[in-house]
Order: sequence, then structure tokens, then C-alpha cells
Amino acid sequence: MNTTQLVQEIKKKKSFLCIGLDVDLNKIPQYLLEEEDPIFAFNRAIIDATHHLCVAYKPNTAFYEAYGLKGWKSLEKTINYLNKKYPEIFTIADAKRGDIGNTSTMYAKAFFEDLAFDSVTVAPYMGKDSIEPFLAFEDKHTILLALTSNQGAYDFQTKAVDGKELYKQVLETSKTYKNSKNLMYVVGATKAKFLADIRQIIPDSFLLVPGVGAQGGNLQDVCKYGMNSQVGLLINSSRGIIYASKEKDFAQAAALKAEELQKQMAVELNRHF
Ligand SMILES: O=c1ccn([C@@H]2O[C@H](COP(=O)(O)O)[C@@H](O)[C@H]2O)c(=O)[nH]1
Repeated sequence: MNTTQLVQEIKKKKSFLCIGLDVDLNKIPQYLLEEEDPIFAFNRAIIDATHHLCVAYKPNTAFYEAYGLKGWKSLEKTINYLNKKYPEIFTIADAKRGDIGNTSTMYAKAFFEDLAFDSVTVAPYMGKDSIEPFLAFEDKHTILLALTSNQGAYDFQTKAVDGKELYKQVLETSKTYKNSKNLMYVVGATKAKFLADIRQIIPDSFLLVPGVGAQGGNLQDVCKYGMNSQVGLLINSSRGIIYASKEKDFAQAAALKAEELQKQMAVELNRHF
């Protein structure tokens, strides 16, 4: 999916919500554990109940890798289900990969070819030759960690190197990479006050913004400082939506939580456009 199609979906649904599929078997309704594949059964129910309220889903691969081969199979079934039943949805593998070039190529093949995600999150620390193998996939998006939502972001990302904060150097340098038009960036909702500066450097890029809800980020602040003329935002919520209930009504409860955010997004879209 390209960004023009993504923006069309956002305008159609009046939503730039990304739902995080971070499935923890201790947190899902216990009756689902009797299913052959409880993780996929959970995801399918959440997706069917919420797809009209969001434009993207983001499984964090840690929650699948933690269950070994079974978990990876659940991830595969989830992406196949999304691609087949809801091809209009933008898919993000939150895997935070990046390595020397030939290894990055293999990571890119894993997420873009084998699993057919639209995008994958990548860490910038190893630089150009670790990122360009992902960008070589012309019709896919590489989502670079710029300024993360956690407290540890202040350890390195906001520190000045040669007089400029590291996250700003990541943004500026990444614009020089081959196929940089296919870059998006992660900026935590907890870092909304940085968004005005970030937009000076990357006015047109899409931002994946995790950290609303459970981590305390504020949707309105993110929109105020981060929205651009093409919306330019995908705001993620995982736990705040998918664990709204541990009972049989879990999918409906998730839909209600997603709808709360979608309605706030509709207000923001009306305000900006
Ligand atoms: O800076 C970052 C980068 C990634 N994440 C991931 O997003 C979700 C957030 O989950 P919530 O339950 O809505 O807090 C999760 O997968 C994180 O690993 C992030 O939070 N911050």
C-alpha cells in the first residue's frame, strides 16, 4: 500500500488509528486457550470487530517470538488474514531490526516477502548500510526509530553530538539514503513537545506514534504539533484497546475503546481540514 492510498483510507474512515496486536496469553480471555491457536483466534476477533475504526494494525513481533514456532505461525496467520480479508489495511511489523547489510536484507525478506507486511520498524543505530536494504523494497515502508516513547530515549536520542541532538541527526541523515521517500519515523506520543522541531526537518513524512493510553501520551498534543497537510500520523494504541475486557465480550469492548479514539481523531481531522 502506498501513502496516497493510506491517506484516502484515513479520510474515508476519519481515523488514523493503528491498533497494536501485542498478544499476551496471560491477558486474553482464558476460554480462548482451548482454541487450537489462541493468539490467532484472539487477533481475528479483535480485527473483525475493529477494522472499520482503524487504518493500520501493528503486531509487535516480540509477543509472537516469545511463544517460539507456535507464536511465529500465529503471526503468519494474522498477516495472511489481514492481507486477504482487509487488504485496505496498512500493516506494520514492529520488529525493530537492523544489522550489517547482508543480514538486513534477510530481515527485509522475512517481513516483506515471506510475511508480506507493508512496513517494518528498524533501529537507526547501525546507519545507512543497515537501513538501505529495507528501502530497496520499492513498494514497502521502513519505519525508523527517531524519538521513542520510553524514558530511556533521553539516554542517547536527545543528547547533542557535534552540537545537534542525535534524533535530529537520524532524521536529517536518513533523508540522504537511497529511496528515503519510503521512510516513516517512530516518534513517541510522550514526546509531543518535540514534534514541532521534528516537522521542521521532515515536514512530509508519516509518523508512527505509539504511547497514547497506557504510556500517558496525549492525542490532541500529537495532532497539534505533528499533523501535516496529508495527516501524516498513525497513532498506535495496543493494551488500551485489546485488553479492554477479559470476558466473552472482549472484542466488542476493544471496539468501544477504538471508537473512543476514532471519534477524537475525527474531531482533529475536522479541525485541521
Ligand atoms: O517508541 C516506541 C516504539 C515502539 N513502541 C511499541 O508500541 C506499542 C505500544 O503499546 P501500548 O500498549 O499502547 O503502550 C508496543 O508494542 C511498544 O513496544 C512503543 O511503545 N514506543
